Amino acid sequence: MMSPAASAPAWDFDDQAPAVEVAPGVHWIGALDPGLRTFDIILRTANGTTYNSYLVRGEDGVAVIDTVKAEFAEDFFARLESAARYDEIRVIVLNHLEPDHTGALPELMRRAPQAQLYISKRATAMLKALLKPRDDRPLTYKTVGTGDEVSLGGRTLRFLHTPFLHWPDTQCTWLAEEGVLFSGDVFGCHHCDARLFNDLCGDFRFAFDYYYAHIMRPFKSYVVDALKLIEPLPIKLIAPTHGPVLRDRPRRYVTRYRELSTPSLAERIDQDERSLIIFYMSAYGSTARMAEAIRAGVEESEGIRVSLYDLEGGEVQPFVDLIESADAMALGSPTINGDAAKPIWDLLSSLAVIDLKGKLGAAFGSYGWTGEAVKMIEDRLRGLKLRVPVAGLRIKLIPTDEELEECREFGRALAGALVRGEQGRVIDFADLG
Ligand SMILES: Cc1cc2nc3c(=O)[nH]c(=O)nc-3n(C[C@H](O)[C@H](O)[C@H](O)COP(=O)(O)O)c2cc1C
Repeated sequence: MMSPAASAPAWDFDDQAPAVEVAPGVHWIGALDPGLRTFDIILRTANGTTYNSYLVRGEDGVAVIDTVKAEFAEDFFARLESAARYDEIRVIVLNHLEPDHTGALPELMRRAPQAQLYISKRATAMLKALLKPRDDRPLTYKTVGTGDEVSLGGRTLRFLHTPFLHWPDTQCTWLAEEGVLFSGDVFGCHHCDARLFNDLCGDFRFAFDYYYAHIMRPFKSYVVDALKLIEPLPIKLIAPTHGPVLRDRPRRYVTRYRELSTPSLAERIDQDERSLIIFYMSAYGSTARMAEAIRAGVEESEGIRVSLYDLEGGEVQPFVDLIESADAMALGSPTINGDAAKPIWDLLSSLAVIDLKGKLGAAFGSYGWTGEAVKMIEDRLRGLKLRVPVAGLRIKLIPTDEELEECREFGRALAGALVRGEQGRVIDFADLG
């Protein structure tokens, strides 16, 4: 078996090189994609990425855990063939069904028709959508959850139900005899280095944290649930689907996930206090006056910390962390050419990386004649699954004293909803299948 040389440059790798043994009887049979510069449209991949697939050999047969992106199927099959025959494959485990790990699946199923697929229960509908079974081409698979296992003879694969990391159907697979956790995208990162192992790959901490921030962060509460299953395991090696294989001190990556998904001390101290953020744009000062009056209304309630930010001319990115730790946000915009102001949309389109579950939202703004902005913002807030407990407030041109009192009342109503602990609609991911 090839053992990657510590001195080899990251890109100097024979695409047809054989499988790499990562633990006794466990081989990496994945593919390298060093030239990739953008992943899933949203992520920068300055170091490219890898699609890691693994082969586990037992006395009674072989398991393949995840496959690779379709374009890399040739490399994958070449490596697989260097470590096993197709007729030895009894088990194919899919830790989640994202195309970068299932691209080579249909061809693998064709070459190893006797192999049984193991997927999580939530993956059922997706598998059918992916493979489009027909009456003359039925699909057989086994759904598994935490505690279920499959033996390969002297080797046991145990499944851990870890949904939403980062797809609804995600599971992890534990090879007890070798202490290997096949973690799917959990603990993965986009970092391509042919030396494969974390102790040989140089510093990829940025890639690791960046991956977490964009892929796992929206699902922090699910990360915490998964860690409850993962932390007690006597892990010797973590085998993720992207980036380095984590054989050197694997537990520190588990600890890093714990750190990244745990509220800071400051956030915990503030837990008994609710916080509301008001963001606004204003060309002529009317929406700004509304924002200030709303703040005054909120401040009449005790136990709410309220802050006000003018979005003009600034970057919105720094506000994302702030919103993550807030309980509510109110967005104010004048109507400009039938729309809300661009920074409001920039802010709203930056929030996909955080969990907005349970937060309240509200919209307000001044307008001249049609005043579409407020309704558009409200719709977007609802689309992001925030609850909008108080109807949006529009004021025509410059607010009068009576109208400013309406704004204060709007602030009081919002504060009331917060104090009463009215939670936003909880996202029901169950209906995703
Ligand atoms: C360039 C421009 C386009 C506008 N387009 C609209 C519009 O499409 N519909 C509307 O109701 N008001 C429109 N207005 C009017 C503003 O919404 C109105 O002046 C509002 O009071 C401005 O609030 P502000 O003082 O917070 O900037 C427009 C104003 C400007 C300057």
